[in-house]
Parts: sequence; C-alpha cells; structure tokens
Amino acid sequence: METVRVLELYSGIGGMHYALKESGVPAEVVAAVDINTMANQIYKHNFPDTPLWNKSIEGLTLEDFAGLSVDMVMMSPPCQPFTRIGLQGDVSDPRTKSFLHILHLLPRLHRPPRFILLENVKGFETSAARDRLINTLTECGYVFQEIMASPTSVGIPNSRLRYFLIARRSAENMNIHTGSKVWDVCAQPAEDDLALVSKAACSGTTPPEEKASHGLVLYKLETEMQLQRKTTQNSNPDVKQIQDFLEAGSQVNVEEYLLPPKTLLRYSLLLDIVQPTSRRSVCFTKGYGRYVEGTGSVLQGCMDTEVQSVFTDLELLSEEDRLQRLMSLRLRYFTPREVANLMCFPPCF
Ligand SMILES: C[S@@+](CC[C@H](N)C(=O)[O-])C[C@H]1O[C@@H](n2cnc3c(N)ncnc32)[C@H](O)[C@@H]1O
Repeated sequence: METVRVLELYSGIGGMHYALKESGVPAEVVAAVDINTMANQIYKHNFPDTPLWNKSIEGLTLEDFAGLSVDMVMMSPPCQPFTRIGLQGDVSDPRTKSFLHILHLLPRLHRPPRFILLENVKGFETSAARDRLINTLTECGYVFQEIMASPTSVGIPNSRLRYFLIARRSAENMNIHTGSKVWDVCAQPAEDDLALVSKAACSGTTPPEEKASHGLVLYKLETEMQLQRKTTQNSNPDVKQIQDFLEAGSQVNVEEYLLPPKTLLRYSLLLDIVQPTSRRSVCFTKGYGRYVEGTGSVLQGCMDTEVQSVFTDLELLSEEDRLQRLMSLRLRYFTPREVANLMCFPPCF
C-alpha cells in the first residue's frame, strides 16, 4: 500500500496524528497547520520531523494544496460555535470562518484529496456548517459516513460524545455509503450529558438527598436519571476501570492534587466523584483544576469512607465538621498524565 500523504488542519497538540499512527495506515503527515503557538510547541516536541505551519487556515491557498499534493485531509475545526452549552453561533461565529474557507477551496482544487476525515462536538451534526460540508462533499463527488461516538464505545471510561465524518471520493469504489443518517455507536446516546449535571442541578430541580423511585439515594445535586446512568455505566464490563489509567502511587505527589478546603466547602455538591473501580468519568475540559462545574471528574483517594455517608445530612453540620467529613474522602484531581491516558495519548506523549 502506498504511503498516504496527509494534511492535518487545526493540528493542535497532535491528537489526530497519534490516531493516524495508531490506525496502522501507512501515512505521512506532510504538513500540519495551527495558529496557537502553545499547541504548536507541544506538537513540535512530539513530532519534530513534521512540517508545522504556524499560520491561519484562512490564509491557505490553492497553490498550497497543489504544492503538498495531499491524499487525505484530516481536521478538527474549532468546536465552540457548535457546543450545546455555548451560544451556537454556527456559521456566523467568526471561528467558523476558516472552515468555510476550506469548503470554498475544495471544489476549486485541481487534485482534490481522496479522503477527508473530520471531528467535532455533539451539536455539529445539526448545524448549518455541517449542511454546507455535506453539500460541498456531494458537489465534489464524495461519499461519506457520519458517526457519533464516545470513548466509552471503545472501552475507555470517559464520556466525550463526538461527531466524526469520513469521506472518500466516489471514484474510489468504496464500501461506505452516503446517507443522511448519523450513526450512533454509543450505548447511551446522551451520555456526555453527565457533564451538564451541575447545570440541571443548579436550576433547583432536584433537592439534595431525595429518595429516588428506584431505591437510589440522591445525596448530591443530581437527578435520578443521572444517577441511574452512572450506575449503569459503572456496571458495563466492556469498559475498563479508571484504575487502569492512573499513575503508580509512587509517581504522584497526591498532596499536590488534593482539592483545597475552599473548593470542598463551596462546590462539593457539584463534584463528579469517581473511584478507581469506576468505569466512567466525565469529559475533561480546559478549565479542569481551576473551575469545578462541568470541567471533569475528581478521584476518591480513600476508600474507607463511603461517598454517600459523607454527603448524608452534610448541610446540617458546622463548617468545620463538613470539611472534616469531605476531607476524609481524599478527593484529588487527575494528574495531567492521567487525563492524557484517558484521552488515549500514548505513554511517549
Ligand atoms: C479542536 S482544536 C484541535 C484539536 C486537535 N485535533 C488536537 O489533537 O489537539 C482546534 C484547533 O484549531 C486551531 N485553530 C482555530 N482557528 C484556527 C485558524 N483560523 N487557523 C489555524 N488554526 C486554528 C486552534 O488553535 C486549536 O488548536
């Protein structure tokens, strides 16, 4: 099989490049393009031999494409215009401009890429940007498939529901079929709604410590449905346990990652707590470690105490007693290496 020449747009820290390597497809990233200097430093550190263009994608020309002679374009355009908790500016958000530029170039390329791979957040599948992408692909003679998938679909205990599109020029005699159906390969379609736990809870829909109808005790600000979903996720043997992604105890300075008292007292009801034996965690975001609400799970370090007993009647205690109880769980943030493990970056990253 010939080596596939790949252009990696919005290359960030190189997640797609690692996935490409992992796929076993003989491929070479002939150029990676990103405008973020910090991300580019990380990319360069991990892929020193890949030509990295520190420039805006709006600046790419037909000549750039012709010069690279690419077989495949892979890209993760900025997702903020499409996230469900964002403003959903879609095609009118300035951050979509560079993607629209690519769609403008595609029909004009002398030698269009044989394959296109795209990744984005849940929300993209119903956007006008997605409709424009589909129209452009159809106009250019591509067949494609759209898939919604989460790491849990492949046995990783982290919910991060994402949109994927794979497209191939139809002259390629392919066996994927174009269709308007977005394939959902998740056991639970809305699973990363867990990241929105605190949002629903803060609207005051669920009083703490309410007895739910299935015998589950709601001791935190979460709905019965959310608790039920967590229980189901934790009992799915197809998904690995969190402990398989942790650094060895001797390698972690636990004190450095413990949640500070102020955070425990203020935000304990909003925390998404997981244990080493859990088979789930919520999506980690940029604010992890700085903000609590919906930014990622925290790990229970001491198993001698049950989370439920800590939270029972917690609000009736004095501040000092509350803190003592909460601290007994030894709640800590995941280390950067552990987050990278959950995102399936290889050990060498
Ligand atoms: C969703 S992230 C890409 C993640 C990437 N797949 C990774 O593994 O890190 C989007 C990236 O697009 C870059 N970006 C956004 N707008 C851009 C533009 N107009 N030109 C070039 N890069 C841009 C951002 O700096 C960011 O790194």
